[in-house]
Amino acid sequence: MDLFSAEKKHFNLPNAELLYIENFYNATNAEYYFDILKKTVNWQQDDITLFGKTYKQPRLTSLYANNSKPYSYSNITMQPTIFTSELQQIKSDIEQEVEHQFTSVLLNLYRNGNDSNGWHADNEKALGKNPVIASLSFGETRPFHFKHRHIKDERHKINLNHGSLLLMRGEMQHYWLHQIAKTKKTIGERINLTFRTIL
Ligand SMILES: O=C(O)CCC(=O)C(=O)O
Ligand SMILES: [Fe+2]
Repeated sequence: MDLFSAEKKHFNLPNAELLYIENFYNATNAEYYFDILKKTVNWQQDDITLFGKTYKQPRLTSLYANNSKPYSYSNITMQPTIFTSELQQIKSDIEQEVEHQFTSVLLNLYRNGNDSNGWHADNEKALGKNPVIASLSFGETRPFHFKHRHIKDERHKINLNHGSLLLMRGEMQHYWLHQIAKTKKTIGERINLTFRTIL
């Protein structure tokens, strides 16, 4: 490992390639990005329909891309905004690290412990067969839970710290589900960015 690169943790899991880089951005840069994204992103709260009932999504979201293709998941269709210069900078930092090009970023703002993201996989057709998904976190640390669809004992969590990068690759979206659970603890805001390639 070279002296200047952050520590990389590879997880040895069936049907998934998972890499966690705790200090992808140092505290100063992470602080800078948290503040600017909080202020400048076009945050919105969509409605989701589950079993015929409509709810407000339990977090704010936004989509940015280098194209104008809409992106749909969980009955929501989002229209992208063109990348801001900060998002473009973050995208190219990540692309250099993971050697993969992304077209889009879906951003999540979890306002407090009551905001969440239920069990799901990022397996929309538009993401292709084995999508590469790069997930960057700023602000409050929240645990990322993930479980195998068929192997009962394969259930884990990683605390996603301020400035960290989590990379999901391989067959992960076919075999695993992930979530950000609600918590009763009094906690602050967290911003998460998931970079994706939308075909
Ligand atoms: O907030 C996170 O860390 C996860 C976000 C996520 O799973 C998603 O947006 O698909
Ligand atoms: Fe996800």
